[in-house]
Amino acid sequence: MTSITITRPDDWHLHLRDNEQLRSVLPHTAKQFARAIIMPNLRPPIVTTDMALTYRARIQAALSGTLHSGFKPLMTLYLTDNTLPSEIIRAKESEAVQGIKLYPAGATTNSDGGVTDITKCYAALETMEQINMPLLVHGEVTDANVDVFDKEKIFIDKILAPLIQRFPNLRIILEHITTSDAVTFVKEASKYIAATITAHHLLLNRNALFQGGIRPHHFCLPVLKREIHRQAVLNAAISGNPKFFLGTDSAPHAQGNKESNCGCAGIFTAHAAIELYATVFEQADALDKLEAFASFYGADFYQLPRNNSYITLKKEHWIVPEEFEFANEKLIPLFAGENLTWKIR
Ligand SMILES: NC(=O)N[C@@H](CC(=O)O)C(=O)O
Ligand SMILES: [Zn+2]
Ligand SMILES: [Zn+2]
Repeated sequence: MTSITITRPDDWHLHLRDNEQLRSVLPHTAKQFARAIIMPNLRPPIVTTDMALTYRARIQAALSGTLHSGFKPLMTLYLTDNTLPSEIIRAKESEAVQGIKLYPAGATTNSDGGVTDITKCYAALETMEQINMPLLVHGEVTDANVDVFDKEKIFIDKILAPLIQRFPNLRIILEHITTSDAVTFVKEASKYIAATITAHHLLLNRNALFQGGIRPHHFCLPVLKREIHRQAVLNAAISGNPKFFLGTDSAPHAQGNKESNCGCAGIFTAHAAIELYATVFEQADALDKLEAFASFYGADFYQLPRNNSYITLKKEHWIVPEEFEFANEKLIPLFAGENLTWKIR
C-alpha cells in the first residue's frame, strides 16, 4: 500500500498550552485533525465555563487567517474539590465544553489543583450523570508508596470501579491507557466506559526510557510500560472495538524543562500524530482499522457528528526535524532526527 485516504481524524486528548506556546504548537495539530479535546491543565487551570470560553477564543484567534481556520477546539473543565453542580450545568449549556477532566491532585503535570478526594466531587458527578456530561480521567493513584508502574491498575481497582458502581450512567473516558489491566477493564465495562490510546504507548515500551542512557523525551505519564502491556494496548487499538479511540496526549514542554534535574512528564507527538498511528497500524497489518479508530469511534462516543472531509497519507520517507520553535524556546519532538515512512498530503 502506498497511499491511504481516510475521513479526517479527531484528537480526543490534546495539550495546547497557551499564548505564545499555543501559537507554536497549534498548527501541527490543526493541519491533521478536524477537532481536538483541549486539556484544561493550564496555570491557572480552566475551572469555569467562562475561562473555557476565553481560552477557546485565544485558540480561535491563533487559527484565524491561517490555512487551518476550520479546526474546532472542543473544551474541557478541570474538576476540583469545589466544582459546583451549577458550573457543570453552565458548561453543558455553553455547548463549548464537551467534558470535565479529573486529575487526581499531584498525579501529573499541573495537577496540584486537582481532586484530593473523589467523594468531594459526588454532587458534581451526579449532575454530570444526570445531564450527560462525560468525565475524562487521568487514571493513576497518587499514593507515593504505590509503585509507579502499578498506579493505573490500582486506580482502576480502588477509584474507578467504585465510581462506576456509584454512577453507572456517567460516561467516562479513561485517558491514555497503558496496561492490559486497563484494556480488560474497559472491554468488560458497560457501554458508558471508553478509553483513549496515544501513539507513543503503541510504539514504545519502557525500555525506550533507558535506550543508551536516560531519555527524557520518552518520559510521560502514565509512564511507558512493559512490552506485554504495549501489546495489549495495541491489540485493543486494532481490534475494531469502538470503546478504544485516538487521543494523542501530545504534551509539549520546553527542551530545558525536559532535559533537567527534575524533568517534566509529556511527549510531543502533534508534529506527526496521524503518521505515527499509521506506522504502528501498518506494522500490525491493520491499516484497514485506522480510520474507525482515528475518525469514527471517538466522535460516536462523544455523540458528535463524524467528519465529512478526508486526508491522504502517502508512503514517503521523511526525517523528523531535530526541534521546533516553542515560544522563545525549543521543543524536541518524538523521534527527532529519525525516519518516518508515512506523510500526510
Ligand atoms: N501526559 C503527560 O505526561 N503530561 C501531560 C499531562 C497528562 O496528560 O497527564 C502534560 O500536560 O504535560
Ligand atoms: Zn494525563
Ligand atoms: Zn494529557
